[in-house]
Amino acid sequence: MIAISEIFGPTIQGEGALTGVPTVFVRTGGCDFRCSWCDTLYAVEPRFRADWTPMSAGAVLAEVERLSGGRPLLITLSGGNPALQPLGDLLQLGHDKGYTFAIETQGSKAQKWFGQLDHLTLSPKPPSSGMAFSQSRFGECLAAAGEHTRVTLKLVIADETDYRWAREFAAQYPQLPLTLQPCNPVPATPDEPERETDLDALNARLRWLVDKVTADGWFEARVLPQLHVIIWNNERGV
Ligand SMILES: C[S@@+](CC[C@H](N)C(=O)[O-])C[C@H]1O[C@@H](n2cnc3c(N)ncnc32)[C@H](O)[C@@H]1O
Ligand SMILES: Nc1nc2[nH]cc(C(=O)O)c2c(=O)[nH]1
Ligand code: SF4
Ligand SMILES: [Mg+2]
Repeated sequence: MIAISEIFGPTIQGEGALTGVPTVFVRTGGCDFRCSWCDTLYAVEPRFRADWTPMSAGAVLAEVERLSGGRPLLITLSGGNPALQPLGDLLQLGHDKGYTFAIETQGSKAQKWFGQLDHLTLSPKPPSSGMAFSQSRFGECLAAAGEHTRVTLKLVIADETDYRWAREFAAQYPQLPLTLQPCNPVPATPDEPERETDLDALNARLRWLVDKVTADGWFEARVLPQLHVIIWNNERGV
C-alpha cells in the first residue's frame, strides 16, 4: 500500500524543468528529511500520520482518473519523499492507460522503479536546509534512472552559502539540466496553513539570484520561482 497525503489537480507544475505543464499531483506521506524551510510538513512529520491514507495503486489511479476526467496527462509524484513508497505498480498501471510520470525527490533513496519514470527531478538539499548530503546515495539514484528516464536537477537557494554550494555541486553533473529555485522565505506550516508568504521578499531573492547567475556567466542554469506560490501564495491543493 502507498501512504497518501493528498491527490489534487489538474493544476500546473509550478517548479523546475516542467514548469507550466498541466498535471495531477499525488503526494505521499512520510520523509527521511526535515528541511528547515520545508513547505510541506503536513506530509513529512509523523504527527500527521493519521491524515495519510494507505491506498492501493489501483485506488490512486482511479482517483487520478476521476480528477482528470479519464484523460491521460502528467502525474507528478511528490511528498514527503515519494521514493520511500512502493510505486512500481502505479507506474505500470498508469502507463498502460497513457499517463506519464514525473517525481520530485531529494536523492536520498534509490528505487528500481526509477527506471519506469518519464521524469526524475532530483533536488539534493543545500546547507541552509540543515540536512547532510550523501554523494553515494545521489549516485545510486542516477544509476537507478537508467537510460529512458529524463533526469533534471532542482536546487533551492536561500543564501550565498547555498549559491556557492550549488555552483560546486552542479559542476559535477554538467549533463543534467539545472533549475535554481529561490527559497520561499515564509512557507506555510501545519500550525499556520493560512500563512501568507512575503512575495516582495521572494521577489528580492529572485532578483538577487538572477543577478548572481548573470554576473557569474552561469549560463547553464535556469532560474525559476515556484510559480504556484506566485499565483496562489502558500495555498494547499494547487
Ligand atoms: C516539498 S518537496 C517534496 C519532494 C522531496 N521531498 C524533495 O524535497 O525533493 C518538493 C520541492 O519543494 C521544494 N521546497 C520545499 N520547501 C521550499 C521552500 N520553502 N522554498 C522553495 N522550495 C521549497 C523542495 O526543495 C523540493 O524541490
Ligand atoms: N502547482 C504545484 N507545483 C508543485 N511543484 C512541486 C510541488 C510540490 O509540493 O512538490 C508543487 C505543488 O504543490 N503545486
Ligand atoms: S526532503 Fe522535501 S519533503 Fe522532506 S523535509 Fe525536505 S523539502 Fe520537505
Ligand atoms: Mg510544494
